[in-house]
Amino acid sequence: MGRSARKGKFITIEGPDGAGKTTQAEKLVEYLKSKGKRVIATREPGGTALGEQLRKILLDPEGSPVSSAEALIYAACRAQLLEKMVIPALKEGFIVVCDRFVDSSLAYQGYARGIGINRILQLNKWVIGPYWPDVTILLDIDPAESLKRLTGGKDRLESEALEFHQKVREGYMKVREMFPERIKVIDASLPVKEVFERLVAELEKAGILE
Ligand SMILES: Nc1ncnc2c1ncn2[C@@H]1O[C@H](COP(=O)(O)OP(=O)(O)O)[C@@H](O)[C@H]1O
Ligand SMILES: Cc1cn([C@H]2C[C@H](O)[C@@H](COP(=O)(O)OP(=O)(O)O)O2)c(=O)[nH]c1=O
Repeated sequence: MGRSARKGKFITIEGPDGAGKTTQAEKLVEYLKSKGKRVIATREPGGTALGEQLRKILLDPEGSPVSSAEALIYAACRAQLLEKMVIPALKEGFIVVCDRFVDSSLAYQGYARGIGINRILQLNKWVIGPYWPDVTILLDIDPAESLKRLTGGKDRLESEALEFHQKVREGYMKVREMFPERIKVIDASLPVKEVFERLVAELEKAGILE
């Protein structure tokens, strides 16, 4: 089932930690439901029983998989999520909203961790096959600002230096240049309501809300 044969739509939301992905994903799900759409919300890493186990390993401050192992674990989460949840939902005609997906691997492992965007892309092409998102919303914000939003417990990734998060942002911009049709950038420093209005406008333009 390629993109044209899909009955549903696949929307992913990306951006650095604290950009507002979870906030916007929740608002989008509510909005779509209020329009009578059938929606499934999920997230990466996680979203399946195996994915949630792997998430614990990945975000454990004590654990430290080497970069290539980390990339493979994220890819394993993705394979499981696609097969168990995303593909069946798309076949049934659901809109799937996923908080993070392949572009996180391209920006974090590919660019910020230095494995190379193209190497991570190769791995993920094999995992994803024809099930690339129809549209991806990239919430762009200076990490100095987004990290300030995060309070409470710090996991291993969130306590990384600001420099790392600046690289993640650069990585996302490079990935955006590679997929200009699919990835829509929104200024995530704006208030929640304005970010959401722009998000809906982008989805309308992309024909997702018809
Ligand atoms: N546009 C915004 N402006 C200010 N604060 C925001 C905005 N969007 C989200 N927040 C707040 O920032 C924090 C992180 O938001 P969250 O949606 O969890 O981000 P992410 O999922 O990208 O890490 C939360 O406390 C949330 O209420
Ligand atoms: C999906 C994915 C996430 N990650 C990282 C990004 C985040 O720091 C972390 C997920 O943590 P999470 O708490 O979901 O993110 P956020 O802080 O944005 O709400 O995993 C990768 O490095 N590669 C990936 O492929």
